[in-house]
Amino acid sequence: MSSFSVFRSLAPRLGARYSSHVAVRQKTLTDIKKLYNAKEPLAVITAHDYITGRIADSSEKLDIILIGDSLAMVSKGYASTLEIPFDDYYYACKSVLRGVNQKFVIADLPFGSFEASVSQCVESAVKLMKLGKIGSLKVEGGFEHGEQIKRLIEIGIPVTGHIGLKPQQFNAVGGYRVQGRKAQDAANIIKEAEYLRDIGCSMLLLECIPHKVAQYLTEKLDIPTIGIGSGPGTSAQVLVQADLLGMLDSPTAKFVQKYMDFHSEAVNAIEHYVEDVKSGTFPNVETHSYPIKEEEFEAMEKLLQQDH
Ligand SMILES: Nc1nc(=O)c2c([nH]1)NC[C@@H]1CN(c3ccc(C(=O)N[C@@H](CCC(=O)O)C(=O)O)cc3)CN21
Ligand SMILES: CC(C)C(=O)C(=O)O
Ligand SMILES: [Mg+2]
Repeated sequence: MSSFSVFRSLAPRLGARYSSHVAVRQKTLTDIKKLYNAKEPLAVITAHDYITGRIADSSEKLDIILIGDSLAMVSKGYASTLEIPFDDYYYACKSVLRGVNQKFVIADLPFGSFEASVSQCVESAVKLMKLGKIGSLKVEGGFEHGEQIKRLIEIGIPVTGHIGLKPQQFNAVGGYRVQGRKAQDAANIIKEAEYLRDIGCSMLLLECIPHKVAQYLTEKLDIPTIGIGSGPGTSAQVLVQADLLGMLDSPTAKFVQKYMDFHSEAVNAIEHYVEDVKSGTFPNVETHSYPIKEEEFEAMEKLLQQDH
């Protein structure tokens, strides 16, 4: 088969939501609730572009993909999640979703797209939901965004709450600090969690709160909790894909477990490639090049001679 026909035969399958061989159905909130009710620990990772979307969607065991606004820092290089324009985040979501066929997807509402009013929030939420494939929107906040969250739920958008450390509000709390270490702060987090559950949030993300507070909350609530930096007592765990794969050469937070050093491996592989180019061992005539028949080459030379 020529390489062109290989591409032609793969293209329809790569783009298809339903493979011709196995019927692939994207996971729904009902599927997630079933796993939660069966007390199955759930695993979540972020995806920030088409490549990381394909990687996450290809893991058989992964339960949920989060399109996190952390993509502002990880994939676009901004110093905080506050800086990314809505449209840039929106295009990144489109890229991720082109690569996702199977997993349940939660997407963040980015900073500046929902705080001003309920109507601003609905407008941003509707834009994202119109992309298809998103099963829940995550709103970073609790009491302060209650009206917005209630309206999204009323119009049929499942909302994931996000309390504890709220990176979109890092300026107000003096940086990326663990939240709820003092009795009053911990009690406020519990009250905020109960409020979000009461107004109808489907799930609740707990970021950087003490392990015992997260476990207490998870046992008290009847909705799944997704923890990051909040210990083993939550219903689900989430990590930023770039953190767990070691894709960046910057230090990570204490809660990160690195499962590979992608950055170093990638740089090593590139050094290897450059060495091969410089030593002339890549490309190889037999395996990496395309031949022309000797008679065609000779005919070409004759044609060129006639032109003179
Ligand atoms: N790559 C990446 N991973 C993330 O998990 C992440 C982002 N980016 N960007 C958005 C937010 C910011 N996050 C962060 C960033 C740093 C810490 C951190 O360094 N925490 C301190 C805790 C200090 C304390 O004791 O209060 C640490 O030492 O781990 C925590 C969460 C989580 N999110
Ligand atoms: C860190 C997780 C919880 C998140 O919200 C993100 O990736 O944006
Ligand atoms: Mg986020």
